[in-house]
Amino acid sequence: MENSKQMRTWLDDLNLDHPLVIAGPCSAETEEQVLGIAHSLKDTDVNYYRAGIWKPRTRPGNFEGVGALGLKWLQKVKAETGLKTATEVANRAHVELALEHDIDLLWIGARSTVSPFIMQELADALQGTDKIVLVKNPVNPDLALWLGGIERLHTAGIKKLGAIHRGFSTYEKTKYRNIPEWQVAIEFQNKFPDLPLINDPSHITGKRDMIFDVSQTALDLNFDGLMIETHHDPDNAWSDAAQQVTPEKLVQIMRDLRIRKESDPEAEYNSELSNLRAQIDIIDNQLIETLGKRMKISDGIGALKKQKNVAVLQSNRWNQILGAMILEGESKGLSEEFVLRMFKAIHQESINHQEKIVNA
Ligand SMILES: O=C(O)C(=O)C[C@]1(C(=O)O)C=C[C@@H](O)C=C1
Repeated sequence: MENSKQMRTWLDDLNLDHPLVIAGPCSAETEEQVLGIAHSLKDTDVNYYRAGIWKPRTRPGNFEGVGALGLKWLQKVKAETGLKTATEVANRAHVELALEHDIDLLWIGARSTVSPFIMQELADALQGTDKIVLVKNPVNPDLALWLGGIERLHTAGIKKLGAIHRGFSTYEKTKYRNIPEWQVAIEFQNKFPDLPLINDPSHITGKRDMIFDVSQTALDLNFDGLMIETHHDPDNAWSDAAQQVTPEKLVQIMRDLRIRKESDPEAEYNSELSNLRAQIDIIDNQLIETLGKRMKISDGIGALKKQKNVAVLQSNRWNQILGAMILEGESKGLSEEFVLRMFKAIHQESINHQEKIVNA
């Protein structure tokens, strides 16, 4: 699969003057709930009305969705409000039912994207459809697996494709439900700049208070749209209560978000930007030079350790460096998270250098 300008035709054809917005409840619960929320979203920036019909839950015994009945409610939404509709599909039967009920946009969830078997089954079932199909990232930060899933759909002749970034699972507890690992989304855009990319701040944050900030970051990183779970009574939602916002809150989020352009033609801006970028180029070169020098010293330590038969990993020294650098970084406005990541990478490279020397 190669990037092509045609990949974004379906999005361009919508002629939006704002990012694409997909909103609606995590789960369809009752007909009244589905229609009520839809009517509140009717005259807003929302383009597609979402509702989960089949809900993949971590553990059995929780509410697993209303099933095909909910598709009829979505059809009513379209008839009554004119909103286009969207739901998640996870197997061939879901796809057939969703297409029968004329759902406009189908998305594939993170737990399906991890399995090439499921992705192939979905691609076969969707073959030739002119509906929009969006693929959420797999639960693990594996760009190749994500793109591989999209490629299966592309090969099946599906033209209106896109991706949803919903963050990645971690064992560690963080402030996010699924850590964004923005770098993966940036790499995605580098490889496929014309494949529409939507952000899902609801699943990244897991908390409604953080949705605005994550949405703003996504727009600052040139995402094409947002998928935000919206419910009349979020606290009493049957699934994902903590991360849903009310329709009023959604409208306010859309109003407050700043949409920035990718560039500006003004000469003064461009000259100042070139000047600052030249300074960054110099510093980046210095960083590489300094890191190269550090590795040469590490090689020296490796040679010394080889002579005396001493282990490469020296945890005490390593922890001492980390502690000192976190403090130093803080005084220069660098976050602890960044300093940790950077020094862990430097340490690993240093160990790789020494491993080569001691085992030569
Ligand atoms: O101080 C050492 O013994 C080193 O080998 C250097 C170094 C480092 O790169 O800073 C590398 C490996 C050790 O685990 C600790 C520190």
